[in-house]
Amino acid sequence: MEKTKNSPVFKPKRRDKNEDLNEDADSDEPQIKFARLSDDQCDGLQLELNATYQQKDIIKWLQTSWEKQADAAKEENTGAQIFGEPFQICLMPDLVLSTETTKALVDEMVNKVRWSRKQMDLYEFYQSTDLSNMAECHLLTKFLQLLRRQVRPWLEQVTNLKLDYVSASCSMYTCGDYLLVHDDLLKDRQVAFIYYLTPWEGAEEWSDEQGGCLEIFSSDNEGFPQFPVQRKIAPKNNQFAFFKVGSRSFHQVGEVTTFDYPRLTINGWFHGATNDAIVEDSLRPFPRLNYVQPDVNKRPALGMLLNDVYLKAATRRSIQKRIEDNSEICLYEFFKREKFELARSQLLSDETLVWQRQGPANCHNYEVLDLSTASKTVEELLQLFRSNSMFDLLRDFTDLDLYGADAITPTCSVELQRWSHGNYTVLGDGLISEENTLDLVYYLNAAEGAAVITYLSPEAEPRAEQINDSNEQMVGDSFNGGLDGCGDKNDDDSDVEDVADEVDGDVEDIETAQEDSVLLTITPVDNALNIVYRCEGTTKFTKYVSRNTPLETGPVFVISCSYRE
Ligand SMILES: O=C(O)CCC(=O)C(=O)O
Ligand SMILES: [Fe+2]
Repeated sequence: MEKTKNSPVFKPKRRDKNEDLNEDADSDEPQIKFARLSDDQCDGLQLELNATYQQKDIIKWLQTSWEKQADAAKEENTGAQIFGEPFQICLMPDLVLSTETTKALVDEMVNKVRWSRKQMDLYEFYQSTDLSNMAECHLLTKFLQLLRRQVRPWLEQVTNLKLDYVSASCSMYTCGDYLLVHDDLLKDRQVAFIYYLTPWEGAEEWSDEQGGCLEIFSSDNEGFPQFPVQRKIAPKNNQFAFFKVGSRSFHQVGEVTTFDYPRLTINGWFHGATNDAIVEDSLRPFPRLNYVQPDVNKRPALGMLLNDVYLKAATRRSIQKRIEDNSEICLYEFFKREKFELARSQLLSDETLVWQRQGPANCHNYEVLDLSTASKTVEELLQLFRSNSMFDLLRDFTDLDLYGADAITPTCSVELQRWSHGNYTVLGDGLISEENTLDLVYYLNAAEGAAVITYLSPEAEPRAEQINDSNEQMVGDSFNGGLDGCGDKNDDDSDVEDVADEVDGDVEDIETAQEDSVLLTITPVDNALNIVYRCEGTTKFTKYVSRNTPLETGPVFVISCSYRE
């Protein structure tokens, strides 16, 4: 991760226990100048809901506008805004009166909070444990009290919902971090909230270039979120946002694109009645791949396309052995070089090829070629993957009944994908195999870190449990033990001093449960054919392509095929 000169904070990293904390003092590396407040100073700070929000007429206005679900309404005294579409959202600027408090909260987050890296198909960011589990963070604990004692009853009045309790944690998104489309719908969550902390001079309200907006999606008739984003809410210091959780409350955190500041929030949910009924109702199966029979009319000559080595019987035997033992293989230089080069240059320059963005937004976001527009070498390669010749070759490679007398109903799906910044697939987007499947993945114009595919074992914890439930699960968890000894560093530190050039809060390892379930990661290599035999229940996703991934030679193309006996 690159750092820029002005970055006050950048990605926290593990610090070796013996590392000299002042090592970088003389370097030109960025320094964050947050006064470290003592516990006494924190104890003196008041954390009260801005009194204007407590005025009867303001509450009345908010109640009425919330209930009306009007398209957009603004309250002039406070600047509060309410949107009814695509679901009910309210923005409250200046939640607390003193901006000093927001600086002190950030100070505590930077210096005391122990961060855990959250990394999965749907997100990459840092998260703290639940605020109720952070006695050493006095101000954050006070913030939790504010949520419990003042905000919860106030929200009940405004929304007319019964809210029983609140769960909250801190989140930090550094450059390249994101949280993809989800609805927050889980168990008894009624209202989601986010409190934004960006108390940096000149960057109190973020612009589009800095990224990190809360992005709101509308949904189609079937209840799937659809592109483009309907509304963007930029991080703004001391602003509190809340929305009603429902089966269509689709939102995401856009990738943070600034190296200068982290995106810091306190966020969570107010809980009440259980959502069981709407959860049931909102279970829509993700779109599935379309399988077709082999094209018996075409029998392209493999000798014209493939690298000669893959036509030899001895090579085929060793490929079969390797797949039998390992369930996967990567065949480098699969096509003849000149075929590969022709296909790549056509993909990069042929304007007659028509690309279509594939949604829904909560499943995937990449472009696929409209196969009817394929021509020349691109068409030749695509035809090959659907042809009897390919089914025949794959039978030789794998001993699967894909061809010949024992093949009953062999089928395949073939897709040519185009991958650029911001593209992704998430788990469960119709890619959980219902039966054993042979996947082929072939890259053109490959770039490091773009269109990387991860396979996960059937035992992997369901994604929803990992993501949506993370805060609740972490309450009382022992994972907050911190890195040996490092966690005590700030506790007795009452001096006001400059903070070192990185976040001092501890960073936990990436949760190992996620890592353990990874079966295979496919690294993009030009003209390499990856073959993966996956069992029923195995699932996969193609990782979000962050804007930090260099795509200097243009987008990455992937021919992605699946075959079944
Ligand atoms: O930080 C935000 O703006 C939204 C966060 C969010 O959607 C979540 O944590 O579920
Ligand atoms: Fe959310």
